[in-house]
Amino acid sequence: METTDETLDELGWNAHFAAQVSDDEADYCHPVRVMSVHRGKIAVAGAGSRGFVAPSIPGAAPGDDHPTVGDWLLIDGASQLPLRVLGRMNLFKRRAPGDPRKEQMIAANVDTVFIVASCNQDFSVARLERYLVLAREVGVHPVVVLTKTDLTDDVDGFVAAARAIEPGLLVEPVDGRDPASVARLATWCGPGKTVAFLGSSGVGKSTLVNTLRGSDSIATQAIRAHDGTGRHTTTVREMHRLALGGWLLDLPGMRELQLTEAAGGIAEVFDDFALVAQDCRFSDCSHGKEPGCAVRAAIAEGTLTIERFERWQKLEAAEAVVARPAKRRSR
Ligand SMILES: Nc1nc2c(ncn2[C@@H]2O[C@H](COP(=O)(O)OP(=O)(O)OP(=O)(O)O)[C@@H](O)[C@H]2O)c(=O)[nH]1
Ligand SMILES: [Zn+2]
Repeated sequence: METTDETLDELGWNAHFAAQVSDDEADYCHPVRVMSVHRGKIAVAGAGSRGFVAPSIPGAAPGDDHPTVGDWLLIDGASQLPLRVLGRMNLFKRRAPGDPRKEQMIAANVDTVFIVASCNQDFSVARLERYLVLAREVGVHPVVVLTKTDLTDDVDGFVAAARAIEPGLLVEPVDGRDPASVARLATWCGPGKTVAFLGSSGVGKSTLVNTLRGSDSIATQAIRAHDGTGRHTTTVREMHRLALGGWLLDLPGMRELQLTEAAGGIAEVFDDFALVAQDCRFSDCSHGKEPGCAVRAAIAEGTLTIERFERWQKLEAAEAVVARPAKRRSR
């Protein structure tokens, strides 16, 4: 173990995790956060020290939680072995490429997910909604970041379109290349805060990340890692330090609808529809031609829009397809 001057708070420790450690355990264990996962070992950081521990929990049954990046582990002070993974605030996972029945853990314990879209022809409310459904399903706080504000005369129009998706949704317009502009995101990137980015290719995620990391860009870091060890270690995923003191977790391969089950997320993002649908005469109303359909009535009255209705129906239909095999398996 190498000594550091890091505190648990700076690493993201909070009441959610503290509540899971008994006084007795606190006597012989200490918590560490998983900074990266390598082949055969995991890098961890705790109060005042960093080092490596074994990648598996002794005695864990197959199917038990194994640690992923961002996790908090309890380490036995005497043996230095991990005892258990502390209950997570949230977990990003996806279907394994090549085997849709398997799930892969991507990252745990993210405080804020920045959903990135650009202020140009690529902007799509439907796509933002799908990322929001994912964020709600995972249970992580979303902030929509609209990049490339320098390329439009109508930033307010883009902001208004995004805000209209959900009451109270936070939307921050930025020029991702300009540190003064990206400073709008500072609140979520300070000491102890963990963030992640979602968004389609080319919207400016890497640009934002490099601005938030300051001089310590991911490209620079890759070069340094190479120099330091003389060879590349195979890192699966890691936590990157932000200039303001927070942490960035990569979400490789997370797509809009990489959902295992999204019903809860859809119901949250489309809660206006879910609420009105409770007044449909039939509980299994498809909101098509049935008599007494409250949703069609609300659309006719103009309280709900047909465009949003169609996007909702599309997501519900996609979710039904994804969720069906999973439900059959669990029987
Ligand atoms: N004008 C302008 N260009 C930007 C801004 N943000 C990013 N770009 C440019 O947009 C292009 C794509 O940006 P990236 O940061 O690579 O996008 P990304 O989301 O990381 O894309 P992937 O790596 O494919 O997922 C680059 O040419 C950036 O220089 C911005 O705020 N304003
Ligand atoms: Zn109906």
